[in-house]
Amino acid sequence: MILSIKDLTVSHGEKTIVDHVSLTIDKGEWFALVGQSGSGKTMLSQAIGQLLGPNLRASGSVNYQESNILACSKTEMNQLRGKAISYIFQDYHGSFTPFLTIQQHMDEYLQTHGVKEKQKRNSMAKEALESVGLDAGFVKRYPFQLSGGQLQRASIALALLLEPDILVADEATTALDSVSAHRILSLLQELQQKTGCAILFITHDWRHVVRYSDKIAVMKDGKIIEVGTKQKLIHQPEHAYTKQLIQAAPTLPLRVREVSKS
Ligand SMILES: Nc1ncnc2c1ncn2[C@@H]1O[C@H](COP(=O)(O)OP(=O)(O)OP(=O)(O)O)[C@@H](O)[C@H]1O
Repeated sequence: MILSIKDLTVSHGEKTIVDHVSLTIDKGEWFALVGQSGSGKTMLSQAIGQLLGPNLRASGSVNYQESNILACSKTEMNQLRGKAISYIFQDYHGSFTPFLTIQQHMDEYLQTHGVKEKQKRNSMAKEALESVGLDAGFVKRYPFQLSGGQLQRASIALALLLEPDILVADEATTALDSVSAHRILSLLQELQQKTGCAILFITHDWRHVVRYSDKIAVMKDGKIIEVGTKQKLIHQPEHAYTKQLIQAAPTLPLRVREVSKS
């Protein structure tokens, strides 16, 4: 097990957004989190890396290597981000500052994690770009000089630069066309197999859930209502809401949707 979440609750004033969630994610696992819009998936994933805004409060524990991430200081968090846990978002533009080159973005990350020699940082940045199928020369470019798909690849290179144990991909391909989305997810799968990282994968697209995930958790109104292996959850869902979600997924083959009716 790489991450153990216990009784995680996120609230906004009196409102409970994530409600006593407990989950475990295993090393190298592709863990899909599904549920309708507003059910709390993003808030749950952001609480894990202490990314919640100041108006939100998180309680419970998120255990990673014997320590509770929720109790970590800012300095400790800076050391964990990128190395223990990394994020890629639907809005990948947000991962970049417009006036910094790709190299400068990677430098900042590498320096925070103690890579002192400039030459080493340069070669790591180039390798990272090549690993996502981009030309190493792109390190000199500014974010606006890359296309949407190229920038999303660069954001993956940045997120995987330090080979994190957990990668959170929150609707990471929603903004891309279906061919580009498939390419990005196949790339993630390839990099996952190479680095052994676990992926917490948030999506509305059941095609991607079926194709890539090992385990699935279903979230509703801030609670996890069902967790299981892909096989179990898709072919023998127990909860009525899970069955509804599967039946309502137009991208799934009819035979899969039919099974969930029984
Ligand atoms: N910064 C915030 N402050 C207060 N409430 C918030 C904040 N961000 C989100 N919420 C609320 O928290 C609830 C859960 O939102 P969240 O973004 O986690 O849902 P989600 O399941 O990821 O939805 P989607 O699939 O549409 O991305 C929603 O009711 C939302 O309005």
